[in-house]
Amino acid sequence: MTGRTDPESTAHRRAETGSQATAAGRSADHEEAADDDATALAEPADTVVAVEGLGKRFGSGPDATVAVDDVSLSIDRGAIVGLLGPNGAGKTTLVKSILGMVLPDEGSVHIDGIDARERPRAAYSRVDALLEGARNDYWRLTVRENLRYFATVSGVDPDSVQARHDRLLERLDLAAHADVAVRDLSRGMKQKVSLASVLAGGADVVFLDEPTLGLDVESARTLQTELRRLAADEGLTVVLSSHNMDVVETVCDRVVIMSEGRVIADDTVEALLGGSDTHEIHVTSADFDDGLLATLRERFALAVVDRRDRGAHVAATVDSDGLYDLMATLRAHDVTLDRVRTVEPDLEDVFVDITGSGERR
Ligand SMILES: Nc1ncnc2c1ncn2[C@@H]1O[C@H](COP(=O)(O)OP(=O)(O)OP(=O)(O)O)[C@@H](O)[C@H]1O
Repeated sequence: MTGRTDPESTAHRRAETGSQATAAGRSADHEEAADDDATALAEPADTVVAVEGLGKRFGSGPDATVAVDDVSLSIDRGAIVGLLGPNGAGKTTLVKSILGMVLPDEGSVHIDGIDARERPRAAYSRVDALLEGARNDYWRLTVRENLRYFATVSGVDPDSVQARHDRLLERLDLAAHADVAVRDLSRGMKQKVSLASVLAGGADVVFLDEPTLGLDVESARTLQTELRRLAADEGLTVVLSSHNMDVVETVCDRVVIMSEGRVIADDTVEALLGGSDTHEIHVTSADFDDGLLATLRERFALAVVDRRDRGAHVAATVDSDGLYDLMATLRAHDVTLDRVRTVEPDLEDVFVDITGSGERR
């Protein structure tokens, strides 16, 4: 693993601007020596991020806020993990605690088997992050100069990663703008430059908060494809949080859902979707009349009631028992079904189900 040239100043500079954060720690000389040993001894492991019993409280006494409560996670190399939770669930605090930007009250973080508290320089040498959807690329520098700069501050000779930069510029549709100053680019382009900068130094693990914010549909898709490619081909490990459930559902292998500081679900996207007991059912019938619609409204959560010349179109969100009840009710009223359609639950339905939240994140 390659050490960063000046991790402390980089971490502070980025953290101060609330933008990209390069996680790094203290830079005592003795630690450097210890790090070299640790780096030499570190075995490539399948688990790249291991979090054990992490806890973080803000304030004290009865007014204290428990932001992260006994969280344990283990993330494999090459995985793309989505981190979801309602506002205030503790996602940012968890990520910042993992990155060493917030000091947890309890628990441990190991990156590549290296204790991040004991040997931050070694642990974070190949970790990078884009936090709070913000950016702090150097607007006077060109796109390519930014990539070279961020490669350098992450301890990588920019000439040695020239091919990676070319590929990133190509894949993120930035090649035509490689020699343009960042300040002259559109907002979406700047976001892509920020992401490219995070990936420019050859990080093995990246934490991305709202990476597709401000991107048009095509750019967001390009980014998702590139993240999947980097994970599959280069073993990049990604922890991604986003309000955009489609992005998470499309790009992530696994989703961790937090609520009130705790992990309340941690599973593959397929398992979460398969485990959902939410069904959205659409029924159209000429037999729906005011009396029957009133009965249905009383008994079921009707999302849509669309009266037609004859009858109505009705949509309800129900669990399995509710689905059975609904069909039994329609049968009891001799309703002839002109059209029935069920819509498979998506990640957003699962999220609302699990968190009991109307909020989308
Ligand atoms: N520096 C701080 N001082 C005091 N309380 C804090 C601080 N940072 C976070 N909190 C509190 O900790 C809890 C978790 O906040 P956190 O920002 O980690 O949640 P989040 O899931 O990232 O939320 P969001 O989706 O809104 O960004 C919240 O109740 C928040 O108010």
